[in-house]
Amino acid sequence: MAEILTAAEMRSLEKVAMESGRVTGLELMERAGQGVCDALFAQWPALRWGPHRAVVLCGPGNNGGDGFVIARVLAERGWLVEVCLLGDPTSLPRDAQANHDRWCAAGHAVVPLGPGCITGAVDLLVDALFGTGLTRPVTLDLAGLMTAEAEIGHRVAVDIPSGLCADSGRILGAALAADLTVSFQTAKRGHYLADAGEVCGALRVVDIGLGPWLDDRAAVAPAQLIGLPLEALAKRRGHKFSHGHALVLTGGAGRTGAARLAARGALRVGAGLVTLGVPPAAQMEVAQQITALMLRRISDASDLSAVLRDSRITAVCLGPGLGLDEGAAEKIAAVLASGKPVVLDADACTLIGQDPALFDALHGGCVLTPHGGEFARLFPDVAARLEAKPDRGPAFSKIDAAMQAADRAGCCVVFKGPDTVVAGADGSCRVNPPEAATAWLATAGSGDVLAGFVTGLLARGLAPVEAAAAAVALHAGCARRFGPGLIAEDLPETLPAVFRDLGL
Ligand SMILES: NC(=O)C1=CN([C@@H]2O[C@H](COP(=O)(O)OP(=O)(O)OC[C@H]3O[C@@H](n4cnc5c(N)ncnc54)[C@H](OP(=O)(O)O)[C@@H]3O)[C@@H](O)[C@H]2O)[C@@H](O)CC1
Ligand SMILES: [K+]
Repeated sequence: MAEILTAAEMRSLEKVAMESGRVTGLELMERAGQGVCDALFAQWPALRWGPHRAVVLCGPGNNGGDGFVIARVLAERGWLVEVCLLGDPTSLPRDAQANHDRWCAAGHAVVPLGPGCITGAVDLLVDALFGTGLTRPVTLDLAGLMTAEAEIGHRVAVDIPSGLCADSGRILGAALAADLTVSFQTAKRGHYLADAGEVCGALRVVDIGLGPWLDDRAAVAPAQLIGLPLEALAKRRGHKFSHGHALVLTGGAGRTGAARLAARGALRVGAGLVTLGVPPAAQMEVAQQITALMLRRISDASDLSAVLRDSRITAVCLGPGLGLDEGAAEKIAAVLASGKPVVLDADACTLIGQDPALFDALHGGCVLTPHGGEFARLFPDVAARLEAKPDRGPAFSKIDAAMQAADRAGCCVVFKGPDTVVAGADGSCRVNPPEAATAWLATAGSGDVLAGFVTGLLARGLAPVEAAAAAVALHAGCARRFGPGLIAEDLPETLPAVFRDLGL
């Protein structure tokens, strides 16, 4: 798994490295600037050959300093490079100042950044205005920097597109969109959240030699990109009961499809047995639809409590199509009282949001899987903070929101969306990077299958955060594997191919 850092974590990493005396800020800046050039030549090999024209926009901090290094490297290759600087050159921080002075000492000019400073045919626009030091919304007229005649070939953002908050991925005021973003040492949280997909373009991360300090556990960030626990996913020998038994509760007649999807997902992800718990009125409907799944009549909460006394049932799923009546709330209370690992999805999230007693009954074996609307019902104040327009950076992020939610609920929270975040009550956090290929997951029933995947993995004995993170990754993997036209039913059916691709 790869760490994704906040701006503050990156700063402290840099500080520890510099304090070791083994590297200077100027050396890091040189590696950063050189790394951007290497990355852009790898991305656009045509730029490697022959002189081209570049405009480098430098800001008032060290991001601007990287810009001066890039300008120098390109000029040394014979490029025609124009540098536009925002602010007063004498106020630049020390290392940026040094690179500014070096640029000027080589006889190059620096023009003030302002309206119309980018004009004509520009092969490469380098955005080195703001990086991890963005402290407030951008009020600069970014679009106005270009004249109507300006034609930009390629746009590269240094570290992060200017105006995008490195912690939250939210645009503060305005942002300069890039075709390629080159970041340093590790990606930042903001590259994967909220508005990032609209402005980052392709993302490359270059090594600037901070690895030894990143490995120092004290410097490691709690947020990581989701990876797959292949060892845990492989099925070991044993009979069906050694792979767990999941119980998925359906809603009433006419509302059983969602739970059936979840149950199919739980079975495909490897639970040994999956039983659908069905109210009597829906029994016929469900019986006509299932084969490998088992069916158990469960009329009410006391029936459910009796079923849950069976120690072979190792995980429960409730929520998909469950309904919002009193009986549904009683079933949630019964499952929570059993202490069994449980996925609480859809209607269960809504009911728990309405009832403080249910919320208080959540425990470490629970996984809440809210989408944005359900999250707002469960954690209204946290959601309101996330919704509010940010007036300073770093802004409150979806990761912050999910971590606060998990801490308050005392259980794992899967905050769904294109940038799904899985947070644990232990303060750990994992993010699933949004991808164009997974946009097809925005389809009815897709969340039910995800709930089923989590349930199946819980039933198999994975810990809640592991189960949730693996399920999210497999869900995305199915969408990627199936491609356009995906509907929810395809997800469980594509899982075997995804497993095969993983070498299971
Ligand atoms: N960490 C590392 O390991 C390495 C870091 N490196 C590089 O350093 C970058 C971070 O540098 P940084 O900290 O100097 O911040 P940066 O983004 O240049 O901006 C700060 C300046 O912008 C200003 N400002 C802020 N918002 C504004 C707004 N809306 N509108 C106008 N002004 C605004 C802000 O003003 P202030 O808030 O101080 O008033 C301050 O003057 C990082 O992204 C990477 O590229 C690499 O060189 C090597 C290794
Ligand atoms: K930038």
